[in-house]
Amino acid sequence: MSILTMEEVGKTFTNGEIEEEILKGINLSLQEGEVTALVGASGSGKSTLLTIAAGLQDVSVGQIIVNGERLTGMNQEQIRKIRASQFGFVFQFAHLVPFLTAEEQLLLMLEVSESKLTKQEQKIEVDRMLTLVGMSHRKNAYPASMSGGEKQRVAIARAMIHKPKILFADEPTASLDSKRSQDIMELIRELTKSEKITTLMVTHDEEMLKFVDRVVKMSDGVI
Ligand SMILES: Nc1ncnc2c1ncn2[C@@H]1O[C@H](COP(=O)(O)OP(=O)(O)OP(=O)(O)O)[C@@H](O)[C@H]1O
Repeated sequence: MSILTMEEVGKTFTNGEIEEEILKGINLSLQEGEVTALVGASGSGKSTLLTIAAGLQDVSVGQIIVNGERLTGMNQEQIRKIRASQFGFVFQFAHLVPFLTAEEQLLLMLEVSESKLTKQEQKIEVDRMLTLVGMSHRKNAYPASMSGGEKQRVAIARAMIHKPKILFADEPTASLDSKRSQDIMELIRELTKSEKITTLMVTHDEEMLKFVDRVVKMSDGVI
């Protein structure tokens, strides 16, 4: 089943007098429970495609359909709600809040996504998620005392705590060494399957492609 569909999507940026077509005629359908990797040369449009699919930027032309709803055409508030309830985000760096423990990072995310769970249920869900990413023993730790890999595990748990339909990951392993990168990719793959989500990730690292179901290659703004 397709969770996200891009139909004839194009994106044009205007730099002074010059119009540049960064994405052209993009047709892409993401299937439930699959990890899709976007690869391609620097400047080929990978991050632009990811941010447009996630409703962080508008399309210039074309349509995006998320879970049967047309994202293109919604107002900013409607898009914000979809992002908060249905999307999770992981970036190259974990971007944890420095003064919150691992547990508090996840509780804050539940608050932001307007979770309907009681406080007690929230704590149980946070424990479950921290256990899944192998960080339950570090739930009271602050980011300053975590390794890069540990921070990224917490960032992944935070991106998934509200049970998003889609995880968007922009170079999630780029700040990590080879062993930690493999661990993080295994984790993303396992969670995609066990939590029944759909993952779209950008990567430059060919080593990571063995963990994905599908590779989509971009070149000069086309797939
Ligand atoms: N807001 C913007 N305004 C103007 N040009 C932009 C903007 N965002 C991206 N671009 C241009 O679009 C092109 C594609 O950028 P994008 O970041 O999507 O590529 P990428 O494939 O993710 O590259 P990298 O692998 O280096 O991160 C680049 O030429 C970039 O300069």
